[in-house]
Amino acid sequence: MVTAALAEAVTHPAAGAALDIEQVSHAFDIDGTELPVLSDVSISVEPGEFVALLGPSGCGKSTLLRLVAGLDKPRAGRLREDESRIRSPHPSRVVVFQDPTLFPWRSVWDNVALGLEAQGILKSQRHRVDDALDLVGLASFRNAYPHQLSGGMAQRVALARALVNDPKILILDEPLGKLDSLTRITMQAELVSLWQRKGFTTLLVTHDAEEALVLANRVIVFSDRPARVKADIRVDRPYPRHRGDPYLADLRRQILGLLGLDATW
Ligand SMILES: Nc1ncnc2c1ncn2[C@@H]1O[C@H](COP(=O)(O)OP(=O)(O)OP(=O)(O)O)[C@@H](O)[C@H]1O
Repeated sequence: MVTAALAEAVTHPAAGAALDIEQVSHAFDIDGTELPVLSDVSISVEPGEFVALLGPSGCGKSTLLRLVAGLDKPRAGRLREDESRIRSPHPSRVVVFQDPTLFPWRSVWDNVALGLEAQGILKSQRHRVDDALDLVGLASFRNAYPHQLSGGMAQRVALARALVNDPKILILDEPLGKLDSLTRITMQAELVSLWQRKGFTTLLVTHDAEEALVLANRVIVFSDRPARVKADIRVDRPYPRHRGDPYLADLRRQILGLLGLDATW
């Protein structure tokens, strides 16, 4: 029998956590067959932490982000933001996906305004659209249309569309995955700078161990599906990080080892 004290210890969120993922398991039903995707995942994220999630392809990372966003409900366990149960999407938790998914018939400004429009507060809060565009360095492109933007610029617009909500938790699902390597490095630096200025809690799914180590102050490595937390690694290095830093190179080797890969450089 579970005592009241033990039940409390198991179910009570970590004090002061911005996000608590508690014993979450999830599965999908595919043609009557159960596909387990997440297995007993517990992660407590402090306010302002930048947490990178790494794991084998298909292990369940995006599924976990969808649960945090409130887009799906877990089969078991709980998710809490600031101690309140996550049951549905909320502007305080916004997702940026790999594909910027801009509306081609709307200008940059109008695309960014979408979040405020959906909440019915655009009229009184128009300055927030300009602020968000300023933050991502696209103020001068406010009247441009998506087809006039490079891939990096389109992704900046997607980021501005998320930031206009002034989120407490920014959820990034491989947002730089489709960019060329130079744009990607530039945007990694911009992301760190944005995060440092705005202080939002960040969850980033990436396939790139180096990206995780340049950006995050914590890296969580998942197992194969169903994803379990295999390692929770603190990256104790100031920003900006240096890609040649031997400390980061050593962590990268450890992470790739956990993923079953041999780091040859
Ligand atoms: N809506 C869904 N219905 C059925 N199965 C799904 C659904 N969404 C995801 N899956 C399955 O769940 C598993 C985990 O998918 P998920 O996208 O979370 O993995 P991932 O770790 O983000 O993958 P990747 O790194 O390749 O993007 C996959 O096998 C996928 O096919």
